[in-house]
Amino acid sequence: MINIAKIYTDKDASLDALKGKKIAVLGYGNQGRAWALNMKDSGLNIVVGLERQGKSWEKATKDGFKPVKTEDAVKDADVIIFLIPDMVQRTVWLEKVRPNMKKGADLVFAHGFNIHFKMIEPPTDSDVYMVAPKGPGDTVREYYVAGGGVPVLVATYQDVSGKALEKALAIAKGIGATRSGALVSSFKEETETDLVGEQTILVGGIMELMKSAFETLVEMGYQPEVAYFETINEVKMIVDIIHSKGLSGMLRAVSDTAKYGGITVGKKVINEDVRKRIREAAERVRSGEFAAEWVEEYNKGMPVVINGLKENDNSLEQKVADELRELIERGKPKK
Ligand SMILES: NC(=O)C1=CN([C@@H]2O[C@H](COP(=O)(O)OP(=O)(O)OC[C@H]3O[C@@H](n4cnc5c(N)ncnc54)[C@H](O)[C@@H]3O)[C@@H](O)[C@H]2O)C=CC1
Ligand SMILES: CC(=O)[C@](C)(O)C(=O)O
Ligand SMILES: [Mg+2]
Ligand SMILES: [Mg+2]
Repeated sequence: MINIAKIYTDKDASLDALKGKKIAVLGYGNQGRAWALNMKDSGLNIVVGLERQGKSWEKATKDGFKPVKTEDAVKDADVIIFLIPDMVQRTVWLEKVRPNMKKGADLVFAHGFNIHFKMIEPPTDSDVYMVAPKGPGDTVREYYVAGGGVPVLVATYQDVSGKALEKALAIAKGIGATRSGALVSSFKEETETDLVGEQTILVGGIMELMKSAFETLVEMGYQPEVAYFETINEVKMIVDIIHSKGLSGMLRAVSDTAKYGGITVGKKVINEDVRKRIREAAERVRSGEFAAEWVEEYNKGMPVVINGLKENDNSLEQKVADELRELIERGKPKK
């Protein structure tokens, strides 16, 4: 038997702990926009804080907010939520938040990176907690609007008031997550598993596996469009079945031929070597080696990230994706 984790849903969570409090959402990007809109629609009191006027400022204004500068947003905020990129959080904390925040205001994160790797050292009189969506920001908004929610991990790092978990759950409810479920984790567990997940499967693994299969088929002379349908486009449909029915459900939904081929060949492609390398990646995350390397890359102006984006922009996969987009969109179920 596995241990069943404690999961909080709507009936266990209340907005009361945050009702009427001033909540500063710093950042209006992937997660910031979704959280600010969802929490506002849930009846919470939100102010959006941004570095300066620009794209995010315009977007927030268009969505009905009156954004203010970070230092003004945090001034009388009871709760300060960091939804700006992980690599800018330390500087914004040191220069804008710490000097201007109300004594004892709550510090909230959507990912534990800066706390876990000690890039932000919070004052001892603040509650520090986390609500980490296990999904992209656009999905957090999309599911909420449609009456659902993306699950989250909640965790407390400092619980001065004794109410940190209650407040984390209030935010989880505010963004719609407890319609699904909030699972109690820790800053360490969330940070490490999130990094390992995005490196080895969600972002890195799936991308490289798709590229390997696509490019191999093209090299062997098959049409790029046919290779794209098979190795990239259909992944969504298979993953959708896994998402609702699990791996067994997926196996039952494909042909016996696919079951046999998948069960036998899958293990040869994704073999013990791959497991060993996933373990290595996880150890590098755990030891802090990855975090140090990423800080260095960020400080150099992200040359590797920029180059990786450029390579993908110019790839055959992307050209075919652009070519087939209209066809693919045309076929999607109409809402
Ligand atoms: N992208 C996602 O869907 C997920 C993100 N997270 C976490 O959420 C947090 C935010 O990530 P994203 O939403 O991807 O961020 P993002 O990259 O979309 O954030 C952009 C926003 O930050 C603002 N910003 C950038 N530099 C700034 C600065 N120096 N001062 C003030 N504002 C600045 C931009 O104006 C923009 O509004 C991170 O901790 C991330 O790990 C957690 C789960 C999923
Ligand atoms: C979307 C998400 O959860 C990620 C992949 O962990 C992230 O964007 O950092
Ligand atoms: Mg994640
Ligand atoms: Mg992440």
